[in-house]
Amino acid sequence: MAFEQIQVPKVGEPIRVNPDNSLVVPDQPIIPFIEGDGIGVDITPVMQKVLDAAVAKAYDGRRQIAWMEIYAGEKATNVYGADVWLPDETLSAVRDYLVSIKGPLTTPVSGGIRSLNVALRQRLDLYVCLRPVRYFSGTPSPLKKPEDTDMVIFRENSEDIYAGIEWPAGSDEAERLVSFLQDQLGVTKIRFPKTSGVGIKPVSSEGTKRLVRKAIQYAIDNERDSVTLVHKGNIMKFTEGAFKDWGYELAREEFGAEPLDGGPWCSFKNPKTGNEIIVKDVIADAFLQQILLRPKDYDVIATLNLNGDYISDALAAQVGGIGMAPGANISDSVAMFEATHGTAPKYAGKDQVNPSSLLLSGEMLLRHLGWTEAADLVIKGIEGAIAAKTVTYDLERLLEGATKLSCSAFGDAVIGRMG
Ligand SMILES: NC(=O)C1=CN([C@@H]2O[C@H](COP(=O)(O)OP(=O)(O)OC[C@H]3O[C@@H](n4cnc5c(N)ncnc54)[C@H](OP(=O)(O)O)[C@@H]3O)[C@@H](O)[C@H]2O)C=CC1
Ligand SMILES: O=C(O)CCC(=O)C(=O)O
Ligand SMILES: [Mg+2]
Repeated sequence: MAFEQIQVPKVGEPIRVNPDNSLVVPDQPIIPFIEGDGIGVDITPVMQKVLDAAVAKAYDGRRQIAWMEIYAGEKATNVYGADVWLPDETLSAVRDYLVSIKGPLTTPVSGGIRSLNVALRQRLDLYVCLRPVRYFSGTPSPLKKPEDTDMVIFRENSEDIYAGIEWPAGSDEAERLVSFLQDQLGVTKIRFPKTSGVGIKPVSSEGTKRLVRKAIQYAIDNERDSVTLVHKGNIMKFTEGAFKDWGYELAREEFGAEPLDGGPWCSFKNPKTGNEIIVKDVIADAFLQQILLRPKDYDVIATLNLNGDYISDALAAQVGGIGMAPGANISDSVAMFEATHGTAPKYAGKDQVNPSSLLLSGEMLLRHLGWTEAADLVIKGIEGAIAAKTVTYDLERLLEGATKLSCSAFGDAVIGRMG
């Protein structure tokens, strides 16, 4: 593969994919990475160092990641020229090398460029945003029993109001759309038609079903008890309500789920274990209070794009904050791992923030490669560093008797605790 700016490592081979989407992982896989804006410069090198140490230790040097830097965000404008925020060859590299990891990318509020994070997900059709939320013993939390929060969020990643189909108030497009809605569709409910910005919320049966299918399959493969469809379908009936209906339909038609007490909740037996898996739904606002009061009621979560964004940060707060929240954007064959948090600009370049979100995203990457021994070492290292109360500022400020470490020193502490 010939690139303009991307340097392909001399050692290392691309990962390949079989027709059934399983991966063929060489001992030195080439893994593209985007450093990221803001705190990307702090957390990305720490993530690489920790993953390299885990892999070296787990496999006695027989395996090694061949890192390949690719560019997006501000760094891309330095490398490729002004206004090149997301080069085509970055998209090609993420697609062709199959497994990658990225730091956060800045999106200005109101005007300016649209989200590069969303663009990456949309252009590569990475339709699942997978965000596991689990508690590490000793992490400070506002909950009395934070260990009860153990959920895996499947957030639809390609549709919804989050797709960014919208026009500003006063624009020709907004005026034409409002006129069309009023004149052709008889809409009378736009309260201030002349001064409204307008956005569109597409939610499809295909988009919903492919997401819910992945969530249910995950519950089967990982022996989880339930899948909950989180929606605001009482108000947005044909988008969020349809998400719920299509989710149940899929559970019945593809997994043989049968109604419980007349429905709509339903259940089926896990074909691998024979245990029951319940498919249920809850309205989003009620869900947000119940995750604080009764987190044990929830396990795998399937939800729409915007709900999933809010729910991710809310659940992260229950187990220590977004410094501890990993994630991945996944299609059937491509996986791009990234932290749940953003660029935290006030900390950029200060070597202060918690790298755990990206470390745990890296841990997910290793597991995705089938390198479970190395992934386990990352977990062991993080558990050990937190248990020793050697943590970054975000945890230290809430943890009595803790020692505050810099971002890079925390990375070293994690490596030191791998055993
Ligand atoms: N996927 C992505 O790339 C994402 C990008 N973004 C973008 O990031 C930019 C900034 O967004 P913003 O709303 O400030 O949200 P951020 O997630 O960047 O930061 C909000 C706050 O969360 C805490 N925080 C974030 N990361 C860490 C960390 N690693 N360790 C410890 N604490 C952390 C900090 O809290 P405190 O101040 O209390 O210490 C920080 O001020 C925006 O442009 C946004 O669009 C946002 C989310 C995801
Ligand atoms: O793209 C962005 O700037 C924000 C994205 C975000 O908050 C998320 O995906 O969780
Ligand atoms: Mg978010």
